[in-house]
Amino acid sequence: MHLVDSIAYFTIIDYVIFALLLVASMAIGLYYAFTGGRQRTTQEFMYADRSMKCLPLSLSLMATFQSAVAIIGTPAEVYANGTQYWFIGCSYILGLLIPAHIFIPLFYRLHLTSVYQYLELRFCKAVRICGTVTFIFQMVIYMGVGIYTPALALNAVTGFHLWGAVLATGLVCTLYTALGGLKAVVWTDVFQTVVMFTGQLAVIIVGVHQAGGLSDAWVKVRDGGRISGIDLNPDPTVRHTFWTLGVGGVFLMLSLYGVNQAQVQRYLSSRTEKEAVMSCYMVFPCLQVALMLSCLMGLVMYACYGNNSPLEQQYITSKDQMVLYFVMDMLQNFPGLPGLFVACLFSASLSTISSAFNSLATVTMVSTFSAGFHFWMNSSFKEPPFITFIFKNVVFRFKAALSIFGMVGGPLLGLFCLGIFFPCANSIGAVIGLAAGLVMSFWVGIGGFLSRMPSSVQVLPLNSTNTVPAASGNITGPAVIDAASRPVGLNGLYSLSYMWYSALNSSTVVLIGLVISFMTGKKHGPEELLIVLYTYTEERNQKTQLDSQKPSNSSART
Ligand SMILES: CC(C)(CO)[C@@H](O)C(=O)NCCC(=O)O
Ligand code: NA
Repeated sequence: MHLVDSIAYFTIIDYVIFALLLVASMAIGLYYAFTGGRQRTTQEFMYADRSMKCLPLSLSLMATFQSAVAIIGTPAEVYANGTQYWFIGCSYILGLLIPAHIFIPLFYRLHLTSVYQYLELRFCKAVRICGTVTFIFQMVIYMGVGIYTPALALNAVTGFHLWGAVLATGLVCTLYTALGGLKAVVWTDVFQTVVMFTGQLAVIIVGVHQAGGLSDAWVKVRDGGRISGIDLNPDPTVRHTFWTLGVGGVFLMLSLYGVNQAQVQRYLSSRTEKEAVMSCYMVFPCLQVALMLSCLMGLVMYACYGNNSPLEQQYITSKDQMVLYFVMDMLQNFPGLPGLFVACLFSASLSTISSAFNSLATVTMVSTFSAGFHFWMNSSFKEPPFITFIFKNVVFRFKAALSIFGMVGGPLLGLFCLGIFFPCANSIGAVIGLAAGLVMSFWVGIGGFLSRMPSSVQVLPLNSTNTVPAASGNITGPAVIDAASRPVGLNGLYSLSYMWYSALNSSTVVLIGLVISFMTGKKHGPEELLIVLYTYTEERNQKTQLDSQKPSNSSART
């Protein structure tokens, strides 16, 4: 799968820049392996000695769920359908305020080691195990998507062996994560975020220049109808509207920034609760910059190609290659810049995979080495054609990543909400609620996937007329659902926008959880339980604060 021959391949400078990224990431890992407490305690390895400051944490929080999938997927989406997707930025407000003022204070004061410990304190061990298993499931699938995307990119640009790139990423990532612990993960995230932003910015600047300058570029995207107005269509089956993005997106954000172990671990590693809240606030501008850069790249791509997409000209064979083709096309006279962009893609994914590794290591309390090793082994299996199909299509991957957050993260969010906001909920309700949420999620998610399958395969030739969603709610990305067939009944449920998955599935858990709790009756004063928990942990916090002033000799790293 190579780009056409007219496209310049990597030069030596490009390889050097790309290698520098991997070397620098390794170096940061090694630095934290040999400084500070040398990663000898779980406190340091998992929680960076609870000494992190807000700026690196916020960049790291942003980087965790920003992988190459978003960097390639968002521009492809904006190129095809305009800037409607940008409205997801609205969901960041509540999606970060709620974690900052509800989840962080609770988790921070409970002095948890893993966020799933809350489930044990609030319900029982069984609920914790169910929650943990669900989380592992979510992160492993997500990592698969995240690791595959930049490998595919490198393969397209350089012909570098696909699974070789997957293994190289896995290996580098595993090493620095295992050696340097959370400190290394956070500081590589910071470095990788800088590389990510620089790479995107470079492409945008060169692209605007090629399109004839800012004002020309603006006129082209405006006349091409790529600047979308706010779409207030209340129909929940329309993929991207203000409601699906701005409201459905809040639930997506809550599942990621409120209750996901990778993020909670970062909040918990802050020096103070205030600093944790601040870092959550700081994620807002960081996420907005990331969103802006990827949307701008889509617009610049449109300004350069208009409706003569390289796909239509058959220079490339899938939407997947759109951004890469654009990058190679624009940057071929700038040696080093293609390398910078590939480094940008790998940065985005390394920062995601390392966070996932570290959080998985924490919840399972097995070493990162073994988590990495298992993943590495799994990823070297030959994948079935079905999976290849999903992975090879970027629009699918983009949707897949966000769908996983909603399908598996959503029920988890529901489980936590059930515990936090409903004192009357009991353990049986929690377990059955979670199960119901997962069933609902896979029913709707897979049902939706299958019912859209035929139309998703076909590639829609871009026509020269305005295809902005506002004018045509039936445009669903690359696939067009027949305008006449407004889905009814089960099909209506199946065509629910994937942006609502998190909201639907978390509500299912809460509702079913409450019903079962009422049915199974007698609760042992759970209202008091939280108060007891608070007082208990207040005392323990004071004790640990005293303890931490003494030199620690807690258990060795697992
Ligand atoms: C999850 C959000 C929406 C958070 O802003 C964004 O980072 C995104 O679109 N992520 C896609 C998945 C990924 O890049 O791995
Ligand atoms: Na990332």
